[in-house]
Amino acid sequence: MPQLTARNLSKTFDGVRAVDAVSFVIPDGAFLALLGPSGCGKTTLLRIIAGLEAPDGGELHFDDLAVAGPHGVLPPEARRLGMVFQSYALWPHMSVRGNIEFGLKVQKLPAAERRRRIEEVLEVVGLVGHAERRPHELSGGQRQRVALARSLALRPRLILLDEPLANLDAHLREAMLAEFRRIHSMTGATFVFVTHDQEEAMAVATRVAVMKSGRLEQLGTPEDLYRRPQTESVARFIGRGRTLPVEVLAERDGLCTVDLAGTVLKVAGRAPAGPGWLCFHASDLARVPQRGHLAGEVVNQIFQNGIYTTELVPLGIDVETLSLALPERLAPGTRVEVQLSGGWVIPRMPSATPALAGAAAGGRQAGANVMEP
Ligand SMILES: Nc1ncnc2c1ncn2[C@@H]1O[C@H](COP(=O)(O)OP(=O)(O)OP(=O)(O)O)[C@@H](O)[C@H]1O
Repeated sequence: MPQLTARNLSKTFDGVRAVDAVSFVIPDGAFLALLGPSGCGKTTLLRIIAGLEAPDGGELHFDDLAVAGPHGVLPPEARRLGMVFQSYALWPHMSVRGNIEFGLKVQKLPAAERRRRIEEVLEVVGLVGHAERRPHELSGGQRQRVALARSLALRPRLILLDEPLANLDAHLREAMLAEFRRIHSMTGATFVFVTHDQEEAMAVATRVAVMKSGRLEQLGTPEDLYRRPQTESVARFIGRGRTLPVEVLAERDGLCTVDLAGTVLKVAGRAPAGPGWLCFHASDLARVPQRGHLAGEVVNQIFQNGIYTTELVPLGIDVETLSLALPERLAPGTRVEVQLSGGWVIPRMPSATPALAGAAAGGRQAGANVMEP
């Protein structure tokens, strides 16, 4: 199973930089999610990996093999990969067995080997006993499993999945995510999965590449993205994160001393003295009786899973609402003192002043699960 190495991959369509100088190294056997909003370049990057699109610049290697670069582009059929799309693309007139067998016949595998592989992949995707059914006799999730089985039967070293769960309802999506994880660990193949849903990416992938406007914003484990975002947009995109402007007073050994609207506190992070963003999630905030790191007024509460998800307007800071979990219902306007128990500090680029950040934030839906383009 290959390690994928990209160096400065770029692709432009009619002046639009769909993929812009993307570099990464993905360890073999990884489950990589390409994550980002519509139009950020995920599909184009996947198509470059597949060999369906030639980059204008840069290089792509599967282990030591150059599959795209200045010396040319290897066609998809020479890359030993499997692709699974949201549309399944199954032959409607063929049984599950026939659909899986089709590619094996094209490869001219003997009948006994074809039978062996079909039984093997039906077992892997949990469809033993469904081999003689036609696609219309299967649920959406089962059809997607057939599509995956058809790819796996060819023993590819790389499986590319383009929004494979987009056509399934929320319940089935969750079940299929667990299935994909199980199948990935059984096969050991490298999986690359395109999605715009960060919860899906975080739940299933071992590595997540967050893209924005053709560029790779951050590549890391789900934990890295959640706990150690490198940009403000990643901090806000992942896990309904929030950011507050702070002044970094000093940084030592990964611990920053910051001024948050007049309160000095120490927070993990790496940022030089100067403007910074304090990045955090609702789980980093707790109500205290008095003298918290910040105070806010309750604007709204939603009762969810036994707790009150509470929106607060912070006092003395010109930013959008914050969210925290409380055990009790409070009247709108109640003043709440809040302590910060976690978080992560990153540098703030000079163009994003606190006032501007607040103004921009005012136009967003608080906690929206989207990344601004
Ligand atoms: N064949 C093409 N011709 C012209 N422009 C294209 C082509 N393919 C993609 N683009 C443009 O490149 C940019 C990136 O598109 P891409 O499909 O890679 O994004 P995406 O992140 O996969 O979006 P989505 O989630 O909506 O599928 C977009 O601006 C898109 O309009």
